[in-house]
Amino acid sequence: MKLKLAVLPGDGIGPEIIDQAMKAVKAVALKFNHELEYNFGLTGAVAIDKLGEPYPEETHELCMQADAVLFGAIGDPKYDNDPKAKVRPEQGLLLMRKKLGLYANIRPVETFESLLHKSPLRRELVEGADFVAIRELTGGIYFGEKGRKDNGNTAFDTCTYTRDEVERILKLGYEFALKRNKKLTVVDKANVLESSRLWREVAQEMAPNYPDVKTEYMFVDNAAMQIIQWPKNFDVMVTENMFGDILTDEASVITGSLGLLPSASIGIHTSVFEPIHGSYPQATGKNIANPIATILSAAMLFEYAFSLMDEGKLIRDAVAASMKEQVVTEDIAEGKAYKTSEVGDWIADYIAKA
Ligand SMILES: NC(=O)c1ccc[n+]([C@@H]2O[C@H](COP(=O)([O-])OP(=O)(O)OC[C@H]3O[C@@H](n4cnc5c(N)ncnc54)[C@H](O)[C@@H]3O)[C@@H](O)[C@H]2O)c1
Ligand SMILES: CC(C)[C@H](C(=O)O)[C@@H](O)C(=O)O
Ligand SMILES: [Mg+2]
Repeated sequence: MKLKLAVLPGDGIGPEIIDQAMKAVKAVALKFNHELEYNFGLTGAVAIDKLGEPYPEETHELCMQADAVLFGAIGDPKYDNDPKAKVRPEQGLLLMRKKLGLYANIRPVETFESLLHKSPLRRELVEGADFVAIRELTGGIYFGEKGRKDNGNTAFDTCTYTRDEVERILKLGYEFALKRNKKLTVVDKANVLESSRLWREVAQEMAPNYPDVKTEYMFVDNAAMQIIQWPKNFDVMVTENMFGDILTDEASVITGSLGLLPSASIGIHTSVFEPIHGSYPQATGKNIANPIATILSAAMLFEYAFSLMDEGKLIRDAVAASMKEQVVTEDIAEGKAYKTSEVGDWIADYIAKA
């Protein structure tokens, strides 16, 4: 099969982790006789430096022409610490999401048997925890009207959702729940927010159409607590943009490291596969960042973009084996910590020899 990818490494550790994911992608493509074509594009702070904007038109064209996009991370402290900067790397990510129509961000939260002891939560709480958070990605407060008034002394961001946006993401949530353990938890703040009340209203209308799925409603503050207290309560969680952003970073703690959680951003024009973490600037160039979130994002790319399940599984097997053999980076190492590139080489080698 011909696989045409756009690869956007981005900033900070982005290029290092993308290198490792591409080693796995190439090894799998070779093993299964796929014809792989990939082109690199600029995004984030590097794109601002070179082209003056964080998601240049040529990068967008590259994504539009690709079957799938592999994305590293964007962000740079020089912008994080300058609230007055007009052009920011994050705008590139948001523009990409909007222009590619990436309305659903699928964030699976799975534990690894060999890493259970790395979770700050007790073993009996995390063992077997396995849920999928579905984050709405092109609406809500991220994209609502925002601005300043009163000579800049008052600022506002507006959370807006349309019925269509809510229906679209809930439908996806139900489809996931039907394929899994048939439980959908709709997370909102309907006791306070009008936008959340629309979410709950739409969910209540849709629920009878899915009689095999148990629909549960949970306020986001309670959900933040329950994710940590009893993660096994969740099967599929669906929520709006910002709640999903926050809850999934929190959920990564269950697994032992933020460097382990992959994601698929499902789009209208194409889909993007990306770790949930950021550019981890403190680790840039040190070859210490965990590449697993990005390598697992590559597994999701094979599965979601091409329905190549065996290819995805081989990557997952290689990742599980690296953990079992303790070939892991410092964030999850017990004894010896391996470098980012060593983990990537080990996983690619495992795939080649499988
Ligand atoms: N999708 C994205 O591109 C994305 C996501 C989140 C943050 N950001 C950007 O990244 C920059 C840094 O943000 P931040 O520090 O809040 O979040 P971050 O996710 O980059 O890092 C937070 C912490 O998580 C851990 N971590 C993250 N990735 C890791 C990895 N691969 N291996 C091991 N540990 C890892 C580290 O302890 C790190 O200090 C900011 O500019 C932010 O806007 C980008
Ligand atoms: C960098 C930022 C815009 C982004 C978000 O908030 O969506 C990030 O945190 C993520 O989770 O991909
Ligand atoms: Mg985030």
